[in-house]
Amino acid sequence: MKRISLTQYLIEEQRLHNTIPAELRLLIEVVARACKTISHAVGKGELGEVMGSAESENVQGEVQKKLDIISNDILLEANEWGGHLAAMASEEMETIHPIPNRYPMGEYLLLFDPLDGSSNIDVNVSIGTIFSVLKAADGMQAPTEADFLQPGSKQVVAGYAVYGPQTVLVLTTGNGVQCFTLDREMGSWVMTQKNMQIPADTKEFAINASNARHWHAPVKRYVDEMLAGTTGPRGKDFNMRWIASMVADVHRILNRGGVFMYPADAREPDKPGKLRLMYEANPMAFLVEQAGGAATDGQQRILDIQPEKLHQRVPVFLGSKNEVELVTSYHKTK
Ligand SMILES: O=P(O)(O)OC[C@H]1O[C@](O)(COP(=O)(O)O)[C@@H](O)[C@@H]1O
Ligand SMILES: [Mg+2]
Ligand SMILES: [Mg+2]
Repeated sequence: MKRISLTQYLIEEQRLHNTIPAELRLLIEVVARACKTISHAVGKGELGEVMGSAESENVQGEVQKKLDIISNDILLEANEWGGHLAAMASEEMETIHPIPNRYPMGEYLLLFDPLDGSSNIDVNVSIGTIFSVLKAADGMQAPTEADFLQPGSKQVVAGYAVYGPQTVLVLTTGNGVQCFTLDREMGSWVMTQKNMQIPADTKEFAINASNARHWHAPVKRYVDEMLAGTTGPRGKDFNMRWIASMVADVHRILNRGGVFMYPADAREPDKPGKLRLMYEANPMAFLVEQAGGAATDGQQRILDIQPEKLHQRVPVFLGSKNEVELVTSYHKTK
């Protein structure tokens, strides 16, 4: 199969769909180049002295790993020159990061989780980067946090990189989901999967089962029925996976189906789960829906949620459409 590069794909998409103007293509290529740099840093491991904790906390109250900060800096420096970006927001930064001295103001907003799956960094398990692009409001003056608070349905681009046995970049610009594999010799992103599709049914689920005693009734019912397998109402056996790297779990689901859950639970009643809406749930929901899957917070489409805060958390149920619809229906059954 003749393989094309990321750049060739983006230019072709613009020709066919007029959805990727040159400034957006440039932005995507800058982020993709930053992911290559992050992949290189991750790959050094102990040899690069990038492992372990940074002895600092982020706005989420989480202890930061050195690679969380290194990855965040790589994305900031790569995009600082501005191009057509008005501002950035990151899991690792409390406030937004306006691009200085920009006139005219850039027309895009970039959000990212610079390193997802941080608990796996020191044990050599796949981790990644998640990113999302929104359009800035026309005629926007100095960008504020409020400019970022758009529902996920407004995203123009979403993607993630997985730093695993291969380094892959998975991307949607609204016309399906494509996967690019990093050719380390040439340093280029080469398309290896086109129009990825999630099967509507599955036999595989992903949840952190150590929290089972804290789950609310709909999740408990849904998981118990799967654990009952052929002896229960589902009439089939299920398999379980939990990598504790959302990017790796979602990449598996995009490749072979499955349902991923990070629900709210009774541990902290006013904390709606662990994952963040703006730079984890929204980009993953855009990708999953573009691949024929579904993504809800248990009540509604994640992409329909009107954000109120930049770092707000949200329960996540995503993956094979029929399974997400079933577990969501259990949340509506009184
Ligand atoms: O450790 P837990 O509670 O199983 O949570 C794992 C989840 O937390 C995350 O690591 C959160 O992301 P960060 O690592 O970017 O904070 C997800 O990637 C993963 O799905
Ligand atoms: Mg994350
Ligand atoms: Mg992170």
